[in-house]
Amino acid sequence: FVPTTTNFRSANRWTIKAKDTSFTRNLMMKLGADDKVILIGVAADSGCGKSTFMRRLTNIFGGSNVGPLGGGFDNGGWETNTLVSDTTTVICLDDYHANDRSGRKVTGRTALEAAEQNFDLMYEQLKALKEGKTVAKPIYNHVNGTLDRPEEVVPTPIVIVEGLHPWYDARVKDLLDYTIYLDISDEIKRAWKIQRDMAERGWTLEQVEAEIEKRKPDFNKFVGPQKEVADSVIQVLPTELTNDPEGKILRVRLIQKETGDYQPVYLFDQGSTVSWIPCGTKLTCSYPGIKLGSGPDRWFDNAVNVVEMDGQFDKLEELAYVEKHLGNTASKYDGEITAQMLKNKGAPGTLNGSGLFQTIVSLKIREVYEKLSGKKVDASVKAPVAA
Ligand SMILES: Nc1ncnc2c1ncn2[C@@H]1O[C@H](COP(=O)(O)OP(=O)(O)O)[C@@H](O)[C@H]1O
Ligand SMILES: O=C(COP(=O)(O)O)[C@H](O)[C@H](O)COP(=O)(O)O
Repeated sequence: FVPTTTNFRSANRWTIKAKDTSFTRNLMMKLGADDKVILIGVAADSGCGKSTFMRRLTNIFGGSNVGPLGGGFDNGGWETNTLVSDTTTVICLDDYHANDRSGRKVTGRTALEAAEQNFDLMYEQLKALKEGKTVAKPIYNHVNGTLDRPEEVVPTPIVIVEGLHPWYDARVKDLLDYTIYLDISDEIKRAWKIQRDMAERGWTLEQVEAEIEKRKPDFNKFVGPQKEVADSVIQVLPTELTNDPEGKILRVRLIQKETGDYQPVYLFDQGSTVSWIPCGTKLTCSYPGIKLGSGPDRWFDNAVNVVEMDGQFDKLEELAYVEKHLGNTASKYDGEITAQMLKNKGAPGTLNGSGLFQTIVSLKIREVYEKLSGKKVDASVKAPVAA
């Protein structure tokens, strides 16, 4: 089941027919009795690229065996926010909204308020999944704003929960083995949300702009503070290489705490501060080019290591030249990052640091799973056979 545009109802949702369900479900690696399930949290505001990142990650883990879970309790067409590969399941936490859109009109609260989330059910079901149990998870329909009939979710070795509040509730936070926050600058986030909500959720420009304004206080109160305690942050900022009013060229920073299971990615040599413009005979660059950096930094009260990229590639295959100078990437062979990026070259952000660091973080999640479970996960794109 290779995702195609015809399977997309929106960036967040897949529409499939019942026949795909068994195919998708049969792909999933069956958990052994002693198998450990690790739980990863991905947090960000609405429109920040969580679903886009999760599709890239699911493709990286599952090779071509990727698809929507589907499998609801009826056998008609089925819509789901849940994405699976043979090793991973991605759950959208909007499915734990306490009310549907009409219910929020009654309460007068936005979807970003903590009081609008069913944290008791979220904790109960994520705890069950981590214990290897199957759950009947509700589905939030982003197109018509309703809470749809539940779908059966069977745990895979890696379960990723993405949404507005993955570690807002202390009980859920304690279940998470690793956390990633997507910190997108206001102007870029606004452009992405407008683009998506108009194209895929049927909103008008005026409606999306009004919703963005209405939600700001609740974002600052309930969602944004999670970034201070995340294990890593992918930060997307406007470029510093040139004046770019359209926000098409991105400066992307991977901000990483060092934890027992996570050794930060670096450029050239660990702990040094490096700034590198790789454009030249090995890397083709059109204006304004590419600038990479790496080194120790601070993130709120934490010592961190940052690796960053400003600008974009012209030729993705030349990424292998940059990849050679990255350390601690958790790749299983020289060139795996480039190979995974080429496999997902149609995804948004592929030519800039957002696709690069999402790919690296996906490989690091694989490494965290291997460290915690003692199991191995093969690279889904095999190393080229030496000539
Ligand atoms: N790295 C990126 N570069 C450019 N556009 C992106 C990137 N990531 C996401 N987008 C776009 O931003 C919009 C919102 O992305 P989405 O993944 O739906 O966000 P979320 O799931 O956080 O609400 C979509 O139109 C998507 O194509
Ligand atoms: O903002 C989000 C998160 O979705 P995402 O992160 O995918 O944008 C809410 O789930 C919906 O917007 C609900 O409100 P409504 O359906 O009324 O917009």
